[in-house]
Amino acid sequence: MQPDYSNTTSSAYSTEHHRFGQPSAVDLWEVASLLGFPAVLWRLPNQKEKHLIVSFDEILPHVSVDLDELPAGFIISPFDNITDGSSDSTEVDRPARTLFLRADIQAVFPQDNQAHVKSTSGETAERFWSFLSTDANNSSKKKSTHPSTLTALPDPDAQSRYVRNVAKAVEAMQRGAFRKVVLSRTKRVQFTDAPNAVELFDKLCQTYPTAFVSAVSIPEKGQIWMSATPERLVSIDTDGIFQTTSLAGTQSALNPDGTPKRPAEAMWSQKEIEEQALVSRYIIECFKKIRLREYIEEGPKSIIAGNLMHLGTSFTVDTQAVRYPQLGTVMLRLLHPTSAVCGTPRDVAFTFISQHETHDRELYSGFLGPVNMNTTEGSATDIFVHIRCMKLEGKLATLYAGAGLTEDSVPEREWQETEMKCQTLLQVMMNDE
Ligand SMILES: C=C(O[C@H]1C=CC=C(C(=O)O)[C@@H]1O)C(=O)O
Repeated sequence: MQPDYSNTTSSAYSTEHHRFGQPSAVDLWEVASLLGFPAVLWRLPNQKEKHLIVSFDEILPHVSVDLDELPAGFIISPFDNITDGSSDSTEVDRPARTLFLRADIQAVFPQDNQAHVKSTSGETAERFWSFLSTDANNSSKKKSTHPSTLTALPDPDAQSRYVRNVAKAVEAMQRGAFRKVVLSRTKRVQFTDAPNAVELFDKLCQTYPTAFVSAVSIPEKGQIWMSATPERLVSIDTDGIFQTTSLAGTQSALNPDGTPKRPAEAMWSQKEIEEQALVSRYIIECFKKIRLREYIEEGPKSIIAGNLMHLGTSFTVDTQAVRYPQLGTVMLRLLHPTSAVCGTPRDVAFTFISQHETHDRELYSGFLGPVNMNTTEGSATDIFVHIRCMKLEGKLATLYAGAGLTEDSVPEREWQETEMKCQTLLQVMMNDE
């Protein structure tokens, strides 16, 4: 059952907070965290505007993703959230696992203009805004006074464990058990002081202008998840244009001499071409399941993702032209987890991952993004695959990275690939020191 959001219509918003002036993202984030409210900051690819939501649900509701039902907010789902895509399965078969941050406070920060802030009214909102008025003077000046240093926590067996698992996967694929699997690993680093999530978020936005950058604070778990992901899972724009992408195959975006590679000249091996084609094939199979043929496929082409380059294909559908308004919800349920984070066939790869990875992926390789956000042109949804991410728990950061394996994988090279993927966030955190 979906939680009741009847109190969250836009008419419930008040402008009362204007009494307290223009709050900054830092003010709103800090007050949310002091009061134990979940909050999220995000910036869409190739955009300047930053967005923030504070939810007054101290314990976040679990929802089954129905984009037609959910009010404006932000969803974040764990990897382990497989549905069969059919609408007749019950919640007992398919417990809702996606966390929903309702937009009780919603702020947009255009680059050079004043912030636009909306808030629901009521007792909790009143408490939030009065707290902000007393705390704002302090919190906005709360800047880290001395740089925090970063130390990698030793895990001497990590590489051999990973390489052994890759070798097992390759052996299973060579005897035909499955065609592709994505095996992941973690890397833990410790800060001397808990890092400032808003400062880190801003740095990620600057460093990765084409990524979807986010910071999600979940106080009930004591976690902040941060990411700069290049992979769009499902988006529906204000004109009803649906988009998804298949991303796979990885190489450094730099030449050995440190100069940037030209995407059009990047060379890809047969293994990488096949690895990415399997993701595209998976998406096309999802379209086939719903008998949808009217999609536009563009690619594959080389795509820069920060320090890395991938092969990417985009798929676009005009949901109005095909009269399929629920396409976003249907495809999201069918697509997750794609072959970019799980494998082919999906269920066999999922079982292999469950049996061989020794860490819980939690929210890594799930999906996240704003849903039904009202803009001047209409409502839009932008959901991304949660990769190039880390979990912050106070001073401890756990980075997650995976590599797509086929029967042609070389275990040591796959380890190196996960190291490069960890660098996406590490590089930015190290510059912070
Ligand atoms: C699973 C991850 O990346 C996926 C997306 C692009 C390229 C990938 C690869 O080359 O293996 C992965 O499929 C990750 O970054 O943890």
